[in-house]
Amino acid sequence: MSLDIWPQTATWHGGELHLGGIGAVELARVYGTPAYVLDEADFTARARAWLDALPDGDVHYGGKAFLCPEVVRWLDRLGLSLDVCTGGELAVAMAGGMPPERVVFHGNNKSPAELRRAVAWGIGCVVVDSFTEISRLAAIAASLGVRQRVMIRVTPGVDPHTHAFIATGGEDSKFGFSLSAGAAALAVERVTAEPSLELYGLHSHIGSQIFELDAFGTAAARTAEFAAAVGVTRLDLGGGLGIGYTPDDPTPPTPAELLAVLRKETAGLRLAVEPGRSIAGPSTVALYEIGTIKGRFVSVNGGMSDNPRPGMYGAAYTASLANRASDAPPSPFTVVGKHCESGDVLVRDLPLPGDVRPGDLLAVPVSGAYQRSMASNYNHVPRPPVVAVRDGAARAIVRRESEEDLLRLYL
Ligand SMILES: Cc1ncc(COP(=O)(O)O)c(C=O)c1O
Ligand SMILES: N[C@@H](CCCC[NH3+])C(=O)O
Repeated sequence: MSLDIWPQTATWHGGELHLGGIGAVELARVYGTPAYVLDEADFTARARAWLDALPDGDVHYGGKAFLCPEVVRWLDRLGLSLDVCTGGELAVAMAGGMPPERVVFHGNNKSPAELRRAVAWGIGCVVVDSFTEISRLAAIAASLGVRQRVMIRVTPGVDPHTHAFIATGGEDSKFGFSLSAGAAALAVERVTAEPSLELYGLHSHIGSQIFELDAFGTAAARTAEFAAAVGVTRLDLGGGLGIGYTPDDPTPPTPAELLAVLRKETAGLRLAVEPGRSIAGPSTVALYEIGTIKGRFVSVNGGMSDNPRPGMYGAAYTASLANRASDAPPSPFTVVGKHCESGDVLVRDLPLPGDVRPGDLLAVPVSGAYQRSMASNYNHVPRPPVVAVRDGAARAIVRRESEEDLLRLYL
């Protein structure tokens, strides 16, 4: 059976896609295209599935997947915590009113200014990632008269079989302290020697878009073994659960299935996890308008600036006509963007009705993670809005960028 990759509330009426009870034609008319349409019920259900899978632990949403103040408010209400990894993400957490004690700060090169802001705000935990950072953070916490909770990011030496660019748990990684080379043990010594730091737990994150539960299990077992050796009782085992992007992808494991594997290796320890993609990714559909058709090339009014993933990772997507039904026999098309690069391809070999024409709407599912958050202004293309839909109502939670927004930067 093929994988259902559309958000929970997606329905089709006479060939028109409806999300959250609103038709694609109406969404395009009101908000324009391209636009990311976020199914709030789908996002919320996926976040709840993680909370249900870990009732006695903490779920930190990985904000890098997609973050804005409204999403921060949803997370707060649902009872999730939040993982941020830059001063910018920290600023969004603050703007959304996240309680500071439920925010965890990651990153391999946090600046002194970022650390100071986080500690002064009362952030719950800083995940330290280098010896430089341990001393830097200790000095900052001491100067603010704070005893800062920290987790130590360890590198468990696991190959998660994902794209090399998004694997982080191997020995040759810029992230973390190696367990096998002894750096993690030294980091524990350094942290415990600092009176302004409290060793709160250990963190590991082996990468993203991972389907193999064994890789998560091995990383958890190695981290738990080290935790026992150094007397730590809390583990944050990161994010990384994979999702399907096309109907041909394998069915991903559920949060409950992943947690069963993690728990088996970590008896007696309090766990946290950091899902990003698996909550945000499937919740959102990118809506484009077709502008030109030339041979097999269907050009839409966005492209690599709103979805860099095909170009960066060779990611495969699918798309469907979203505004009408057609009986025309399908033929394979290549969906391309409007940017000045031949590599600006969104979907390859996509069967679309042979009568596809300019003005048609094209919907790309699974567009909620690492798309708006990695969108650029390449070719001075303003970034699309994010429109949340729920129970027949729609509202922009991120507005469309304008050319004035772009020009405002120039002196
Ligand atoms: C430390 C950390 N936590 C959580 C995540 C979220 O991962 P994902 O979106 O794959 O669930 C990432 C990104 O890979 C990460 O680097
Ligand atoms: N940007 C990557 C994921 C990065 C994970 C962040 N730690 C992707 O789109 O797949």
